[in-house]
Amino acid sequence: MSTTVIEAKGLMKRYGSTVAVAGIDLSVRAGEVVGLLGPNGAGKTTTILMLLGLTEPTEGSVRILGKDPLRQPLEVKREVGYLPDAVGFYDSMSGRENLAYTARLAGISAELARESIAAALDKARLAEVADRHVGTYSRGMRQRLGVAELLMRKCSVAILDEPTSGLDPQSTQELLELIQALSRDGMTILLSSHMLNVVQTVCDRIALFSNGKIGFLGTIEELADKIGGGAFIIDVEADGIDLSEIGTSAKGVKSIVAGRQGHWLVEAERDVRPELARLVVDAGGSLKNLDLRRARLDQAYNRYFREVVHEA
Ligand SMILES: Nc1ncnc2c1ncn2[C@@H]1O[C@H](COP(=O)(O)OP(=O)(O)OP(=O)(O)O)[C@@H](O)[C@H]1O
Repeated sequence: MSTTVIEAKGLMKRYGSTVAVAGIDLSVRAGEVVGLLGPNGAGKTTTILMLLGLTEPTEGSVRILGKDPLRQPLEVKREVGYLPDAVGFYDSMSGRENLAYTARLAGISAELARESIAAALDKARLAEVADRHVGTYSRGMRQRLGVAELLMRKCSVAILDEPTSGLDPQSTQELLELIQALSRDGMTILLSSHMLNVVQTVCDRIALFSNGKIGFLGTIEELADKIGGGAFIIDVEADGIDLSEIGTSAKGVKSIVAGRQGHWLVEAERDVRPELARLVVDAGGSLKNLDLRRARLDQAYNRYFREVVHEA
């Protein structure tokens, strides 16, 4: 049975007359990577701050690793790592010295810290620059140092708030690979981001925030299905037939869009490749390619906010 690591019930936050978070239920299992998405001001950061115990909820409750972050802040802080969009480090100290300083504050013995710091810097691919002042680091290196800190502290949960914002494509990719490595090691991760391709690559489930609520929580396939699109996208290349005419008879096909000559994009609620292949061959065509792709988060996200939220 999987363990619930993060559990929020009826979370609400008001700032005067502004309702930042309007009643959120969220449950995250051990080892899951969950993406928090939604437009600016939808309530993602406020939710994160409440999960961490950095802001007190107006209503509702939070349990993280079974603990209440407001009542047991030190225990929660020890096991839960937080990476904001810009991590604060001492510029005049090296990466290694910054981690040693944090380790000392966390009560980790110098000897133990030395080894874990070296391993964490290595994993974050910062070993070569570890003894340079952080003031000389690029934004991407700083963010990776932030992740190295979570590794050094052996956090079992990481909450990352827009960790790739302001990073160039290469630094984004490097940070992404690091986050995937954390997940492979079993870390439970909450990741807020506006970069849909980043979320698509690393997240098992997504929570779509709008107006302080979670309007959707599930997999990208479930989102595609909910908004009436297909969870399965199939690229078809064939000669001698018109798939737009013959393909719709396959059960489960939602739409067929013709592309370049001899190319079609089929949206379906299940993997209909065998049926499509049979239809093409039976109609006397020759099949050149059948490629299954995952539903695209950017398309599903845009459709969700345009059609579902807009019409609500
Ligand atoms: N300290 C505060 N005082 C007053 N209002 C606040 C405060 N913090 C957040 N808000 C308001 O609460 C709402 C939710 O903000 P929040 O930062 O949680 O959104 P977000 O989804 O994280 O947005 P972004 O994608 O821009 O980071 C916004 O309307 C914001 O202006």
